Amino acid sequence: MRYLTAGESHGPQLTAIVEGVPAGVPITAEDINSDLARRQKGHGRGRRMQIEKDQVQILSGVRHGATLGSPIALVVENKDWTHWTKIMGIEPITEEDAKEVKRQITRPRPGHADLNGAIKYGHRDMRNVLERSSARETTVRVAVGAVAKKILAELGITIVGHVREIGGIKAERQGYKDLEDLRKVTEESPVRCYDEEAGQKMMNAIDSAKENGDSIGGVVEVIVEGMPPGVGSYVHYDRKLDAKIAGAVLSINAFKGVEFGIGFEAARKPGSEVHDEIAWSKEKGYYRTTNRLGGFEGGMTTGMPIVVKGVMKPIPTLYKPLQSVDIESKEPFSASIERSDSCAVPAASVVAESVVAWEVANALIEQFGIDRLDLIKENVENMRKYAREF
Ligand SMILES: Cc1cc2nc3c(=O)[nH]c(=O)nc-3n(C[C@H](O)[C@H](O)[C@H](O)COP(=O)(O)O)c2cc1C
Ligand SMILES: C=C(O[C@@H]1CC(C(=O)O)=C[C@@H](OP(=O)(O)O)[C@H]1O)C(=O)O
Repeated sequence: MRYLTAGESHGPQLTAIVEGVPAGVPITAEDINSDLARRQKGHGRGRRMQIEKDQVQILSGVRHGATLGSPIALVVENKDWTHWTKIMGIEPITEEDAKEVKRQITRPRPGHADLNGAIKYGHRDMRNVLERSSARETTVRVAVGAVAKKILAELGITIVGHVREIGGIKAERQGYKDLEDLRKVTEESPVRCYDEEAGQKMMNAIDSAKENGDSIGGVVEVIVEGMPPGVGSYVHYDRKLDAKIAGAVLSINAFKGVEFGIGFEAARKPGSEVHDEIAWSKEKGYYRTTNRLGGFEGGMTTGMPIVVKGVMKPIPTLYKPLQSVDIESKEPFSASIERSDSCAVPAASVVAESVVAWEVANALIEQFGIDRLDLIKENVENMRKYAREF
């Protein structure tokens, strides 16, 4: 499967074309809309989220609630667009408007794509960069992920993204029974965190960062349960599933690090405290007595839950801006202030869930079939049975 997204943050709409989704996957706009709504929530979001009410239109590839096998076109409108028609320059403008509209953004924000993007494309107006580098694009990536999650659900695979840490405040691991419970509890939390006490502290930290004109980042975690073993590859570098997931997580705006299982801690421990011992039982087949490697050995799934964490840096746009240089005058200035989120880690945990769902679904389809969900289901079930008895 593959997909492409298009759309500017303040343009009329965001679009995704998704290709290679097998026929027979049940999907409705409501399935996608519930994930779009999850991405819009979260303590620390800015005013833009009060304007948008993200809803998908499925324009092709689906009939009567099931995929056809043909390309799926997904569209999400930007409600804010109506306030930006002149600035975005699609409509003709009056002479009177021209001065205001032509006002260029010439003060790059440290930490955003403004300066590098402007140099790359030769844009003197950095709006030409920020419109597309904005994480508004993650809206349609979540829509695409919702399609992938429908495939996973059909194959008996569950996935949940949630928040482990914000501004140095960590959620403890206890506090949920299983993934269903984790999903339920985190949906009710304004920071998508299962640890209520830590969640409250996270909210306070977000509020005080906002009051100080600052921003904070954090750590999100995605857990995938129900994968058969042996999905991915030890043969080809570009088919290693852990590497693909890592790349997908790092592709989310503001993500700077990824770890599986105990991750970087592995560098500080002996092998006997890192590798997971192998056991076998009639019901489970082969399993690991621990899951410190987070569900991967040799670029392939072990059958244990995939546990991947991603680090999100603080949002670059600060109401108390950092020093920068005006690209016209070359004089030092405080960077431009755009309306902004002060923390988007909760929203980003939904984006992470979506991009991981895509990579996992894609790997399953590559390995177990291409065109028809019913055949893929059969193949995955056979693999599970084979692996149990192997
Ligand atoms: C859900 C989400 C919301 C974001 N909101 C903002 C924002 O309001 N203001 C901002 O400056 N950056 C925001 N970012 C981060 C920037 O998009 C990101 O830092 C920028 O694209 C530069 O890319 P890089 O940080 O990966 O280098 C957000 C990121 C995500 C995932
Ligand atoms: C619009 C979204 O996030 C945006 C991501 C973003 C950025 O620079 O990444 C900047 C802000 O855009 P605006 O200036 O229009 O308020 C955020 O609101 C969204 O998540 O849907």
